[in-house]
Amino acid sequence: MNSYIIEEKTGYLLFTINREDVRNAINYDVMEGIEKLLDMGKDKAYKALVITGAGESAFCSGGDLSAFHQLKTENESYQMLSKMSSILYRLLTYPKPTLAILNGSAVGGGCELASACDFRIGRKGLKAGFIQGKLAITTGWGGGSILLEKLGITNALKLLMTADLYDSEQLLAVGFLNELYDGDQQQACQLYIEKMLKLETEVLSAYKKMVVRKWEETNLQKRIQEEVSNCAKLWQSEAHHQKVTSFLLKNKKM
Ligand SMILES: CC[C@@H](C(=O)O)C(=O)SCCNC(=O)CCNC(=O)[C@H](O)C(C)(C)COP(=O)(O)OP(=O)(O)OC[C@H]1O[C@@H](n2cnc3c(N)ncnc32)[C@H](O)[C@@H]1OP(=O)(O)O
Repeated sequence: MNSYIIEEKTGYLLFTINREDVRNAINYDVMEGIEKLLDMGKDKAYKALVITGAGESAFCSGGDLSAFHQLKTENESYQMLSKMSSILYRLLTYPKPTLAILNGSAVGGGCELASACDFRIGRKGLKAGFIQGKLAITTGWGGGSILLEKLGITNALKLLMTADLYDSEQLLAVGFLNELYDGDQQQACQLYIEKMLKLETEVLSAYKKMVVRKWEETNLQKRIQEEVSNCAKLWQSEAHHQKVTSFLLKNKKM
């Protein structure tokens, strides 16, 4: 089975992480899929990109802990973190609107992926959180720096420093989610982007350029690189490996 599905919809591309059995965890295949989405999205036929997860349980459970647990050293983890951070920076600065539909829980890197999208809508009742701190690491795909840009500093730091899971109403209140939906996901998506799809691509891109310009001036890319380096240092610690081992043992993956 493919790790992801890219569907051509009228006016936009829909990317689905298709790894329901591992709660749509991101592995190298999914990373390649997002790069493919970003390449395909250049076509004039598409005015927006939408990202979601397969099934009803999870949007994305972050990095694939089984696969990435093989990465032990600072240098090994840096390669992976840096690769994904470049993909997320490309998504963040994409010249067309991007929407994450959180069809279920979003954890760790799943929240980083969602943060890199312009808009996030979530199914009522879901839980999400930047739980990286509980694994003795920080965000490492750039999501921490991105969250600080998207939310007020206090709300962003609260999500990062508590490393807790929050419910959909709380996530709406702090601005992580922009809207909640109940029922049909496709309909919720359509409703959220239909007015944008009526505008000229050039208009949408011009607005995006305004915010990207601000991020360039405030050296966001450099700040993300520092986030990646700091996370890679923490990654090699015994504390991190022990936390991941206990998750994998609990789920009988070791
Ligand atoms: C590496 C990048 C880093 C970053 O820079 O941000 C991160 O992403 S760190 C965060 C990594 N992610 C996690 O720690 C999340 C771990 N998962 C969970 O907490 C929970 O699974 C869930 C997402 C809250 C969903 O809970 P639930 O619905 O109860 O499902 P299960 O826990 O029973 O899981 C089902 C199944 O899926 C496997 N699984 C879940 N998440 C991952 C993952 N991230 N990587 C690999 N596998 C994962 C889990 O082991 C179960 O497998 P089986 O027991 O074989 O069914």
